[in-house]
Amino acid sequence: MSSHCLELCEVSKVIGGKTIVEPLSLTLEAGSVLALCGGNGAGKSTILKMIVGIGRPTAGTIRVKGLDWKRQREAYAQQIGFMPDDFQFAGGLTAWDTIRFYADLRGVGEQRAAEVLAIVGLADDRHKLVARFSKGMRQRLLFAQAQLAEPALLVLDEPTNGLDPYWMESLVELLAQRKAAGQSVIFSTHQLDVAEAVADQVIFLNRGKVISRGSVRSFQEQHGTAGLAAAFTASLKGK
Ligand SMILES: Nc1ncnc2c1ncn2[C@@H]1O[C@H](COP(=O)(O)OP(=O)(O)OP(=O)(O)O)[C@@H](O)[C@H]1O
Repeated sequence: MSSHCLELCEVSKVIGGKTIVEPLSLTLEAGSVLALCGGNGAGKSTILKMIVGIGRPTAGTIRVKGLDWKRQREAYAQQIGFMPDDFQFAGGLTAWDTIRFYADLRGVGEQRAAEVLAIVGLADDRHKLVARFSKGMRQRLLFAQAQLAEPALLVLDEPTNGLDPYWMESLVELLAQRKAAGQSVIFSTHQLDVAEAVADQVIFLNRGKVISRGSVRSFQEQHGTAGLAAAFTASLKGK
């Protein structure tokens, strides 16, 4: 069995004759964090959806903890906590009913459900209808459900979208804790400061193609205090 938590080998996606993701290979070890960065339409969400099994690759293979989605679907899914972008919860449920629903799906008890709500600062809002939640509160609830079963791999699509500065900072801290606990994280973001604060490795994408990749440290060594923003701009200019 592979020692990698996540392994993509020459994974590509073509829709309607258009290449959305060019062949991409990557590995992610336990306790490491990878950020996918790039502009609108770069292919970040498409890659994350293929990893969680929502969209299938046109070619290539994906393994999570050595498991193959096609042959070991249930075991594969159990390894992953997913935070989709722009997800709509059922608005007629309270935060507590919502998190318990997801806890049941994951075979997790009420104690853990309460714990994850507290971690994302929603314990006092648990009896509020999710329909009355702000965008940032819904994001925090989404992050909470992704963590319920303490999966080996967290797949987060734009996790800081809509978060206020306090919760943005808190999410960075929470991700650092997850990493220290040995979970692996792959996330997409437009916010290069967040990627810089939390990721070990970064992949820059443009129109489905990797234009640059490397460790955050190596980008910082190359570009100094301008860090990832300078690296991204240089990559787009092909330098
Ligand atoms: N079902 C689909 N059918 C056709 N094209 C699609 C489909 N899903 C995505 N695309 C196209 O694939 C490309 C990549 O989209 P994707 O959502 O992966 O980008 P992204 O990097 O996540 O963008 P953003 O930062 O705006 O969220 C875009 O050009 C998009 O229009």
